[in-house]
Amino acid sequence: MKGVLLVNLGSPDSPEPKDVKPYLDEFLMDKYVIDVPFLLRAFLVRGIILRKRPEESAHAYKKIWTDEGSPLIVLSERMHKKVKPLVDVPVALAMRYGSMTIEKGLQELHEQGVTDVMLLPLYPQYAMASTLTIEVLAEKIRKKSFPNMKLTNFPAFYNKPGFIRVLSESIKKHLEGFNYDQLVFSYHGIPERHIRKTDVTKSHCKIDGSCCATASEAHAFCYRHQCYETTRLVAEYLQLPKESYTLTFQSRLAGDKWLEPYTDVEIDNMPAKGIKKIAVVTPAFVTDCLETLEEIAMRANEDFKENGGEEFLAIPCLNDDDEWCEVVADWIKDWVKN
Ligand SMILES: C=CC1=C(C)c2cc3[nH]c(cc4nc(cc5[nH]c(cc1n2)c(C)c5CCC(=O)O)C(CCC(=O)O)=C4C)c(C)c3C=C
Ligand SMILES: [Fe+2]
Ligand SMILES: [Fe+2]
Repeated sequence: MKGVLLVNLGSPDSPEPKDVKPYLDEFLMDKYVIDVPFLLRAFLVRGIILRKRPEESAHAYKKIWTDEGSPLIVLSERMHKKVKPLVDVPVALAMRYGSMTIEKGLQELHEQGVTDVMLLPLYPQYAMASTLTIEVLAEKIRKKSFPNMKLTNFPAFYNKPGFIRVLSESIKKHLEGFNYDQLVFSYHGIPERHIRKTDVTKSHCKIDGSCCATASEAHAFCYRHQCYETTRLVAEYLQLPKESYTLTFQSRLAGDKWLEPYTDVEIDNMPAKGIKKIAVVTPAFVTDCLETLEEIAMRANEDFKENGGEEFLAIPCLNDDDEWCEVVADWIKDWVKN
């Protein structure tokens, strides 16, 4: 029997440093996230980053935490609950990090008699630090605990018509009546190095992004190309004039050079250029989380206004939007038919 495992990133069990620290340790010790040899990774993560970060992140998580828990988990669960009755096969939900493990998700499907699983990472654009790490871990668990199970990876959906339509319609709805100067498409960043590592041709991807409009098989695994494509397709759908929107990358960690331009730098500089009213959409996330609710809707908003900005609109993620759930259900139905 066929079944589906939806996988999102995960959150700590609580917004307290005692829970944030082990969560960040699991996340940042992942070799697909901090992609350096083990000893150097352990030194960087445990010797440097985890000395102060758990306190800082816990403080940020406390600002967005709800009575039901972490927004990322609660909203993913709501979406899961809505998708389930729309399809005829079992659907489970898991997280790459934290206590809702992929192992538990596969076990749940196994107990329902599922032998053929489609893995659906809830990330529109492919990245080593998001999609690949889920695929690798799920395969490792399958081999060890469910050797007779078949696993199929659902490809990144950055350009799928259903995704572009519901994302565009959601942006349109939220922008109604808001006379903005600039619409910012802010994507989660990654270190530039990751772009080179996932280039299957080993020669296509250039560090300045000049490669991204030239067709290449590298683009099936190029995060930056896929971010550009999502933006281009949404802009086309909404018929946005070229000068009315911009693409940026957020959430960088100190140290490496990450994809540019940086969201915080761009937004802080906008008021001085006469851009006083902005809307920000975050299409690398389908679920609201720390990076959208705290970093964008709170921090970027405050910084923009401190720099002379007047109006700031943070557009929510698709979350458990009915039409989005129907799109996901349609993808599942198509896979079940084939
Ligand atoms: C959109 C997909 C994501 C990619 C690609 C990604 C890469 C990436 N992230 C970090 C470091 C951190 N990310 C953090 C939070 C976080 N990241 C994503 C998604 C992607 N990350 C989400 C959905 C979230 C929110 C989680 C939540 O509970 O709401 C954090 C933790 C919080 C913090 O301290 O800021 C870190 C750290 C790296 C290093 C990286 C690529 C190399
Ligand atoms: Fe992240
Ligand atoms: Fe490219």
